[in-house]
Amino acid sequence: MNDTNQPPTTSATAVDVRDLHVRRGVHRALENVSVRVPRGSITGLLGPSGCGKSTLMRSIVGTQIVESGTVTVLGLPAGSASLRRRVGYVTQAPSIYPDLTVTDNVSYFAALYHRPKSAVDETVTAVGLASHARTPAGSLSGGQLSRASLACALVGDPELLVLDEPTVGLDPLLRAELWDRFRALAEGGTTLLVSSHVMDEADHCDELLLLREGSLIAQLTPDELREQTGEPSLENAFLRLIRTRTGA
Ligand SMILES: Nc1ncnc2c1ncn2[C@@H]1O[C@H](COP(=O)(O)OP(=O)(O)OP(=O)(O)O)[C@@H](O)[C@H]1O
Repeated sequence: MNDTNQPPTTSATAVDVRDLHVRRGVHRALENVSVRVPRGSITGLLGPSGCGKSTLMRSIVGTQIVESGTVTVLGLPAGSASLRRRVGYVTQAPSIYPDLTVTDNVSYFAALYHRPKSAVDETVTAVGLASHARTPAGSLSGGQLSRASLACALVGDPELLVLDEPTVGLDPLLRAELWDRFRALAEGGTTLLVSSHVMDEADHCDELLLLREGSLIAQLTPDELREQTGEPSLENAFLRLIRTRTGA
């Protein structure tokens, strides 16, 4: 054991966060958070709006100033230059070029990551945008835009994919297809960290990180959450867990 009373990081660990404190403005956004994300798995980051999900993701991809604690990603300090090509990050605000078509946006990222043209077409199809491949990104709907942004991250074939609410605004069929895609990626060895504030997505995940008001309430599997609370519905299980842990 080390001085944080946690086992050492192993190569099976993609992300190792220890004793993380983050302040944003006057808010304490994260308070003493320690989590371990296993490689080749889907980890869901769940909790109510404002609980700190995006802040934890930003800390992991290295864009957040942290007050104290350590964040290790694929064995390196978060934000290390050599992680840039190994980590994909999709924020809630799509960051793509509005004047370029979907294909040209994805091709740009494919070129950065030395990926073949076939990967571009395959990725555009995978996010359900084949029929909009030649549409300028500026003319897409909100849901299409976020899928185009997702394609830009997917095409690089990163080892770690950090996705901030990737299924918001998508219809049920497309959501199901995307979760199938995420599962296929995890089975191929990619690590996915996916945030959501809707608990019905939690069943797609191998493990859940439950956050509330900047604190980690629990790290467990969906079945463990049901067993610990006796609630078949994950939504109710989360509420019960919060009430038990906080005495609310
Ligand atoms: N730019 C900012 N400046 C100051 N405080 C911020 C800033 N961004 C977020 N916060 C605060 O930090 C806390 C955590 O915010 P964060 O965006 O991480 O939550 P979240 O769980 O991702 O929320 P949501 O589900 O609504 O996206 C909140 O109290 C929020 O008000």
